[in-house]
Amino acid sequence: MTEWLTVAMPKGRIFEEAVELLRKAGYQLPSEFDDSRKLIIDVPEENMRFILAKPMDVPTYVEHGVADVGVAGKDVMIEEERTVYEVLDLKISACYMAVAGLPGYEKKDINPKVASKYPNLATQYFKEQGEQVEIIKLNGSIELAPLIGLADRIVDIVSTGRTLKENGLVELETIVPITSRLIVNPVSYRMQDERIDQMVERLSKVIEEGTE
Ligand SMILES: Nc1ncnc2c1ncn2[C@@H]1O[C@H](COP(=O)(O)OP(=O)(O)OP(=O)(O)O)[C@@H](O)[C@H]1O
Ligand SMILES: O=P(O)(O)OC[C@H]1O[C@H](OP(=O)(O)OP(=O)(O)O)[C@H](O)[C@@H]1O
Repeated sequence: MTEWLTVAMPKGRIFEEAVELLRKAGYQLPSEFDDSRKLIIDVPEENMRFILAKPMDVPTYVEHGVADVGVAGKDVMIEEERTVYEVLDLKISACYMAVAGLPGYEKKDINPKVASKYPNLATQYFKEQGEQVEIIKLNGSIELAPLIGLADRIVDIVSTGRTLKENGLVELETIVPITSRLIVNPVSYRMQDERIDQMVERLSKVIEEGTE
């Protein structure tokens, strides 16, 4: 009998696109995926169980082995630094990480402050740039910080650029492009290598077709 494969899916923005990709790859996902508050969805026809987690938590479930595979944004992978394999760029939910601030911003030497939902990523970036900054961790509405004087700059995701524009902020530096990735627990990869390789192959084919 084929073993069950547990997949950690990020709720929110990425979910719909990830479900669409899996369906195109031939996985028969029931209508519960389109309209449900369930956090665990079993698909016995595929011998698969899906768990629906907060995007930032997906690598944690995969690292601990309670999910064999998962879908996570590159932003989350950089921020969380979990011990998991990143096996495929799914090329969905594309956006990028940037530094932004008020127009005309000039670097301050004394006590520069940067607000972000991604303190590790931001710390890593400014270290690479050789700039010492104080990182202030926020959980959302990051664009508010420079407007209200909490920080001079922010490190945040930009997609359409609308949030920056509507709040009178400008992009100062681009840090890294972001897409969602398929990630795998190292032990699961040893135990279910054929199954996971097949999943990667099926998804790769759909991604290639989409970029042709
Ligand atoms: N404009 C965007 N803003 C934020 N994340 C985006 C955007 N576009 C794509 N993404 C991707 O979606 C993921 C975040 O999804 P979502 O916004 O649903 O979750 P979240 O912000 O972590 O959740 P919550 O707002 O409930 O805390 C990111 O990790 C990133 O990879
Ligand atoms: O370039 P845009 O298309 O405007 O998208 C970028 C915005 O979207 C995200 O915020 P989200 O909507 O997740 O709200 P949050 O501030 O509560 O995280 C992100 O943090 C930016 O604020």
